[in-house]
This record gives sequence, C-alpha cells and structure tokens, in this order.
Amino acid sequence: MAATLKAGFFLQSKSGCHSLQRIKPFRFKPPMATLAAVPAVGLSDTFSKLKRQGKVAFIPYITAGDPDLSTTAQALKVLDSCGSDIIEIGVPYSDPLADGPVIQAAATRSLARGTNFDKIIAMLKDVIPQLSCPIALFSYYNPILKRGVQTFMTTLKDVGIHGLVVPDVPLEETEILRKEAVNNNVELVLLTTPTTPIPRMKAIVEASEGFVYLVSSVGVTGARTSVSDKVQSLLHEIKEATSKPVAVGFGISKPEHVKQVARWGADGVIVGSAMVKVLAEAKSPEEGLKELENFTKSLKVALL
Ligand SMILES: O=P(O)(O)OC[C@@H](O)[C@@H](O)c1c[nH]c2ccccc12
Repeated sequence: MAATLKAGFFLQSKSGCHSLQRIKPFRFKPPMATLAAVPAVGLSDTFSKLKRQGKVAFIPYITAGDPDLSTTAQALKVLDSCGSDIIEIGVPYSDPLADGPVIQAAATRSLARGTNFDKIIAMLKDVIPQLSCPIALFSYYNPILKRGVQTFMTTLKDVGIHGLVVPDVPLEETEILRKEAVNNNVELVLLTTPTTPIPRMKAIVEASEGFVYLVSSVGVTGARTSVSDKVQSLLHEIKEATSKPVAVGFGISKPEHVKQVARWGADGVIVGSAMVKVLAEAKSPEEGLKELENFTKSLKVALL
C-alpha cells in the first residue's frame, strides 16, 4: 500500500497566465491550434515573471485519463483558461507509492480504461499548442526506465513539456535523469519533505530545476483539514539556502489553505487530490469540467 514519501525524492511543474478578469465563460468547443497560445515559457521563467508581478503560482495536478483522455484534454484547457500558472499532469501507474486513495483510485480507473504513455503523449501533442501555461509531467520512475531515459526525455521535449516530477528517485540516483533533462530543456523538479535533514535539503535545492517542491507533510498525497504550521519554518529554511522559487504541495485543498501558504511566503501552491476528486465525483465529464472550472476559480481568487 501507499508508503510514505521519504526525504530526497523530487517533483515538478510550471506556468504563464492571465488574470481572473480575463477568464471567459468556459465553452465546450475544442479549440484549434490556431486559437490559443502565446507559447508557454518554462517553469523558472514563469516563476520569475510572477515574482515581478508580486504573484504566487497556482499549480493544479490532475491524473491523465481519468475519467478519459478526451476529458483530460478539456480539463487542461479549463485549468489554463482559469489562470493556472503551471499544470502538473500525472501519468497513471499501477503502484503509486506516494499517492493517497484519491489519486491511487484515479490511476487505477485510468489504467483500466487503457490509458498508456503513448496515448497521453498523443493527447498532449494536440493540446499543448493550445495552452498558454507550461506543463509539468509527473511520472514514477518505472515507466521512464521502461522507455529508456533518453527516449523518454526526447519525447517530452518533442511535445513541448517543460518540466518533470519523479517522486521515487532519491537525489543520489537522479544523475542520468538530470543530464538528459538538461539536454532536452526539461526542468527536473526535486522534492524536499519535513523530514529531510538540512544538509540534504540544501543538496536537493541546489540540484532542483524550475522550482523546489516542498512537501508540506509526511505521508501520502490527499486533502487534509489544515496545512501544518511547520511549513512556515520549512519555507524559511529553504529560502535561506536558495533563491530558487519554492512551491508547496500535499494536502492543500481549500481557498483558506492556498491563502495561508501564500502568506507564509511560498512562491507557488500545488493542489492535486482535491482537483482529481472534483472530476472523479461528478455525474458526467461535462459536469466535472464545469465544477473544475468553479473550483479552480475559487482557489485562484484566494491568491489575489
Ligand atoms: O494531492 P495533494 O495532496 O494535493 O498533493 C499534490 C499532488 O497531488 C501532486 O503534486 C502529486 C501527485 N502525486 C504525487 C506523488 C508524490 C508527490 C507529489 C504528487
């Protein structure tokens, strides 16, 4: 079952967006590639841009293929048009050790429907040109190894994915991934947790690209009632060690949480399970997309 995310793993995502005033009512019209897209910039550039504007990045996570890949494609467009700064999209995996029940169940449903890496990539190839915010792919290491790190990274580059988060590779074993990521202009985001010793945290932030992912609490992904106070001091420690942007994730599921984490000085907030749940519990994909839109707007407003 879900094991605890240990110190030393890493993760990622990125952005570029619009203000709420510019959010238009969502219509279920599949846009053509021509309709969108100021091409997205990378993760770190997105954070730099937001910093200049005094803004905190909003980074939603969804699992690819739940309820199906065409809804995922629509969801990416909804999230983008509602002002997401970076979108983290998860490759479903059969043994998601760092995930709690909501994301585990989403991955299981997605795999049962036949989602695989090639289909996700084909979907992203079509959708990414229509988005204005950057995409960070989330994948456990096994699917990457299966394809070969080099091939995997080249594929990411070819479809325009800007970042990568791999939660189950300890820092010491990231060398090949990092090398191939750099070769392909993909920013590899590393994670630090509340149990990461300070010297190790320093090594992680040094190696992390795009931003540093601060895991807010020990355990697995999933909504929690509150965000641990400890995040404030962890943010402080990380900020003493680096000038790289820091985004906080794990357990953030409400506008109050988002506001709190921003007040503590985070450069970004990541919301996963709560997003996945909205899509999973809706009566139909259309309703799920509508609710996703409303939920995203409510979180985004909390950051203004
Ligand atoms: O689901 P939460 O608690 O909101 O946490 C973010 C998260 O979903 C996303 O970043 C993520 C999904 N699976 C993970 C596994 C490890 C680290 C991070 C993740």
